[in-house]
Amino acid sequence: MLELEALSAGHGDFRLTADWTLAPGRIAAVLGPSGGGKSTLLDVVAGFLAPEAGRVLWQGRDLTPLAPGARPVAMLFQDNNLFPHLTAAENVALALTPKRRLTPEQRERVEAALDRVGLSGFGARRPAQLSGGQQGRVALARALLQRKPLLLLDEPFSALGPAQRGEMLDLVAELARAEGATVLMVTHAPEDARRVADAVVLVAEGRAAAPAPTEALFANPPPALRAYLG
Ligand SMILES: Nc1ncnc2c1ncn2[C@@H]1O[C@H](COP(=O)(O)OP(=O)(O)OP(=O)(O)O)[C@@H](O)[C@H]1O
Repeated sequence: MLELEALSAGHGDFRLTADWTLAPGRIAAVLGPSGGGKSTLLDVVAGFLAPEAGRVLWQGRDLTPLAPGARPVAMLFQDNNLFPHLTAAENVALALTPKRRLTPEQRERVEAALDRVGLSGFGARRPAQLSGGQQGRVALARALLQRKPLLLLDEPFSALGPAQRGEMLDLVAELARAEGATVLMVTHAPEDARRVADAVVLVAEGRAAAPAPTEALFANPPPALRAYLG
């Protein structure tokens, strides 16, 4: 279970509070107006931003004092953060080791990860030789290979067209469910939430609301969601 306990964090005058839990294995979309604090929320869970008050816990363990790399968290950003001079396979392998030379077992795991995101045979290509969607798949393979129970996505597919984005979301949901990963996914698109998310965390007016079941929330949107949907 992910637990945000009386959390308060922010930048300058901006404050975001959160006080809720998310059950393991759930996929939650993080939705709300621009500047509302969605990235701030993810940054606190990932450990890039320290809260001023409160704690972040995973399965009862306090993550708050831990550096990002020591947390059970994998993250996927919009620009994918692929290294342009490395091949797809080498980019994925960074999840396992900083060394360029892999053991046969590591090479096998990289191949398997590329296979799972539909990129078998693409391992030798550099990012520039891949489409945007394929680059997203490489980044996803790398995130999955980290085998962290919490997966944070900050608008990772917003540069893709609607069909490709839908495909990537389905792939994330399928793989996350297969791994039992718990997902927090920032998106601007309500249809993304309805497509794959069990729950929605509405972030507005300085508050990240508790995850609410997706369909029930859209069937009867609270004022903050109604304002956001327009
Ligand atoms: N590094 C920073 N320094 C100062 N203020 C910041 C910083 N990062 C974010 N902010 C401010 O914090 C608030 C929340 O920003 P945040 O990026 O979390 O919002 P968001 O909901 O992710 O927005 P968007 O949908 O536009 O990406 C905004 O008012 C923003 O200007």
